[in-house]
Amino acid sequence: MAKISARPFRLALCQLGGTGKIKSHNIELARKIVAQAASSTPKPDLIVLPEIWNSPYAVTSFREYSEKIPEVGSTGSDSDSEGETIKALREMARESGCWLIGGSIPEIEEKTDSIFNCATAYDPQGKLVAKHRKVHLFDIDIPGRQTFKESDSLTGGSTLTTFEAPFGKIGLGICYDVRFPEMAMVAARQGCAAMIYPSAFNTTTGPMHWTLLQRARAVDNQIYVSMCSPARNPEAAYQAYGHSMVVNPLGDVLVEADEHEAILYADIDTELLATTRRNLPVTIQRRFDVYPDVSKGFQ
Ligand SMILES: O=C(O)CCC(=O)C(=O)O
Repeated sequence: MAKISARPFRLALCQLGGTGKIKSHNIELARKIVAQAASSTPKPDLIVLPEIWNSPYAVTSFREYSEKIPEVGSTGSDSDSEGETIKALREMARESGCWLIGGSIPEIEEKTDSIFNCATAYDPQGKLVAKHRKVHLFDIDIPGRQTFKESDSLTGGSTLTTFEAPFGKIGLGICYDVRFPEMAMVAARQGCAAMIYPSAFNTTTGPMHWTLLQRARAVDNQIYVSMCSPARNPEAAYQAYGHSMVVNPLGDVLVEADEHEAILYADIDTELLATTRRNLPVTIQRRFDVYPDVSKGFQ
């Protein structure tokens, strides 16, 4: 189990509203909310945008709105290797002077002609520091309530993602990824202080599980967990749940939005990571010598 080395930091979640079919308009809205988040006092260290905000959240839109995203480490000098949203996100990070998790956008990988739901993160100089392709695609069918099949147009990613910032190591997932506890467990054991998921739950599964899943991932792993949603748009075909949230390692909800546009701030007390682990030492009491390899022999 890697030791967590982190210092206190301030997180800002942008529950972006008002987006629609015009990509350039969506980008301008994101620019405004990120600038607003950055202008608060105290200034946040890390700003977060939600899942698929530059495009409607619809399997029929992902290809049309998709963009190329370069490899991690890119500073944007090869401008042909990236689309307008990525360029804008770099500028938002630079102008804000903050670290930025730029939510997710549809990514096209030209050599395989595949589309991914991809989250990116930037340092305050606009360098791409992480790229997470949603691993678990959101394919569900709750008759009469919620049907969605991301795999109709998306390909799942095949790697886990973390990045190092001066305030600590951060794990990155996207929305449905939160339902798979292994991902957060691996991030925690690699020393992440927080697991952050740009997300867009809906009005059926949101009330069922949104809060429970974040509290569960936080308590299981004794880390901070946060999901950042878009605001609900009554005119959209997909009704996002909203309720962006930050949960601490004890499982307490620190902040929660309603369904409207909002910026939420949370002060991440990294001392609480150590105190929680000292008082409830489950991280060092695990019995890996007893558990079977759950990937084998079970349905
Ligand atoms: O897991 C859920 O209930 C919702 C997931 C979702 O909306 C997504 O992955 O985009």
